[in-house]
Amino acid sequence: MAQINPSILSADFARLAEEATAVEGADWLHVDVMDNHFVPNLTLGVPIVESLSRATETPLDCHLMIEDPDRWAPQYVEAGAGSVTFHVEAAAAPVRLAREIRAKGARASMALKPATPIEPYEDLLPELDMLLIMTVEPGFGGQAFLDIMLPKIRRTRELISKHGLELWLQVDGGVSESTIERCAEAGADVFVAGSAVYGANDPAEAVRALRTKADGTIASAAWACNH
Ligand SMILES: O=C(CO)[C@H](O)[C@H](O)COP(=O)(O)O
Ligand SMILES: [Fe+2]
Repeated sequence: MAQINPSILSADFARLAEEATAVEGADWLHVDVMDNHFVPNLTLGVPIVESLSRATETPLDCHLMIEDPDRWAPQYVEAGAGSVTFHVEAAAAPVRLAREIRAKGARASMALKPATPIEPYEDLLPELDMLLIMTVEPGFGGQAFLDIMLPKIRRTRELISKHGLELWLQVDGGVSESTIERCAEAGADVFVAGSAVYGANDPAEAVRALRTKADGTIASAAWACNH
């Protein structure tokens, strides 16, 4: 079954609590944390995550696009995030960090930028609850989906199956009604969508439409049938 995670990067930051409840049917609320160092953009930090976790029943999926996640990621768990994603390109000790996130009670997730291959990290997969494959260069919402990431999604799904893992495979960037089926067919089961949800007239309806397309594709996808 697909999970649809709207990204509040495309929401109105002055009305975050309202925007969070506008997508009540969503599985998780995706929160993009950017520090203007790891990526050339600046968004929000621990205090806003703390407030948001009190303002919505939907669990928070925090995507940290920051330097030194080894220092900061545990604070996002304490702030109420149910899932914390760090970038492997920024982490000094990804295994220790994943274990610390899990020990503090959240799901541990690791992200790969488009130019980062999955193969060197095969042995780390059992340490993770989710792997995030970026389908745009991180930093901004509203960018075009990178089709060249589809083979990496496919190879990652093969590794997950090979090791018999329950790991979720998330895609983030340019996911819309016109690209979600390609991602699902390749092996993704968790879908982040910013502009496709918050840019729609009815965000909750946009979530339902994305879910219908992803579920339909997963139901007949070879990777899910063999699962
Ligand atoms: O991590 C991100 C950007 O770095 C965002 O989650 C992502 O871009 C969502 O926005 P959109 O669906 O509009 O591409
Ligand atoms: Fe994100």
